[in-house]
Amino acid sequence: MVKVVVLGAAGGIGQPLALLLKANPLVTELGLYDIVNTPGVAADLSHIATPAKVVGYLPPDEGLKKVLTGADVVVIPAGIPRKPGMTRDDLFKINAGIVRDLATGIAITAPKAFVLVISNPVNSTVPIVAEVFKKHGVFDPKKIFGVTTLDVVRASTFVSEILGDLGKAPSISVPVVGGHSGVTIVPLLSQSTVPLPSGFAKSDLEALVNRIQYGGDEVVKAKDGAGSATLSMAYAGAEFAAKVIKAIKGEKGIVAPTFVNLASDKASGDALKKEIGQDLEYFSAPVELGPEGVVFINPLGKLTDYEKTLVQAALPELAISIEKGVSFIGSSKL
Ligand SMILES: NC(=O)C1=CN([C@@H]2O[C@H](COP(=O)(O)OP(=O)(O)OC[C@H]3O[C@@H](n4cnc5c(N)ncnc54)[C@H](O)[C@@H]3O)[C@@H](O)[C@H]2O)C=CC1
Ligand SMILES: O=C([O-])CC(=O)C(=O)O
Repeated sequence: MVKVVVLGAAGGIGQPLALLLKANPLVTELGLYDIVNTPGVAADLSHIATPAKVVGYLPPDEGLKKVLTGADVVVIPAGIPRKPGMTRDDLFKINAGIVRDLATGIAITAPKAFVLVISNPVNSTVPIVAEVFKKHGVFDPKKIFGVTTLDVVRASTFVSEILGDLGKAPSISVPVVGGHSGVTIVPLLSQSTVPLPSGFAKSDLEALVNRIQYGGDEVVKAKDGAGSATLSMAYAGAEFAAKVIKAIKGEKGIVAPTFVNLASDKASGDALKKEIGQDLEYFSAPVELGPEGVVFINPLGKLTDYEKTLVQAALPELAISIEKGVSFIGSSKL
């Protein structure tokens, strides 16, 4: 039995994500919560002939408490998206409070659930969830995750485009490490499972890295004021959630990219801090998952000189964004 809850389930990401989770045969209950429209979304999805029982709640009558009761996995895509000209950090003002309040509900009602944070800015919202859990005395660093899967999905797609064969996209895997915003997104293309063409020019490599780092902006620009990536994010979020669910059910060898607290596995977290040369509290990397959460954080491994400069360039912004999330809760009355 696996109950998955989506907070922000009526939104641009929430609805297609809920659809993909309803289609996952391992999900036995799907709880939907938003400040609007969840009864309708739940009624619609509930007609699909898959195992998950679907329930939808709104804030009145303790909807958050009801939806979270018995949750194994909670996915959070609640919050506002970017418009052209905005950075993800510009969303902090509104989304930090939304994520804090939802995290408070999880800490009270489902403190042992795996929490998958999609709401931006991820580099700050993940520390916000962790700090709320600490204040409630229920913090387990192994179970709080920033969803960075979309960066990895984009890297696979863009590499396959360069190879002129989209059919290869599903088999291409590129580790993307660091965080989820601009320069903090660091693709390690030298470790792609399918290499780039031999003689790939440095300028082309830089353009590819830039496209992966700013893939979100590409969609924000194309949507022209109507929001940011929703469908590709739902796909990526469902892929990450599916791995988490398999790990919970005891499948071995599940590895997924995600932004985690480096105390979640002390030995591998400390080794990663050594590799990057900084005592950061959070970083994204491919992480091995088990029934209790993080088992092992993979090392960055062998990097090119260019990749080393990209990692170093990510660190200052990451440190600032993490601290911003931590101090927001430090100063919040919960
Ligand atoms: N991690 C990632 O890779 C990505 C993250 N995002 C982020 O995901 C978030 C959501 O994006 P969209 O779905 O496009 O936005 P949206 O505006 O379409 O949907 C957000 C939903 O959250 C709901 N909401 C607002 N406050 C709430 C609360 N207190 N409790 C429950 N629900 C609440 C809204 O009613 C709305 O239905 C944004 O912050 C966006 O930046 C978007 C794409 C990729
Ligand atoms: O760009 C945005 O604001 C949404 C996002 O995180 C992404 O698409 O990677």
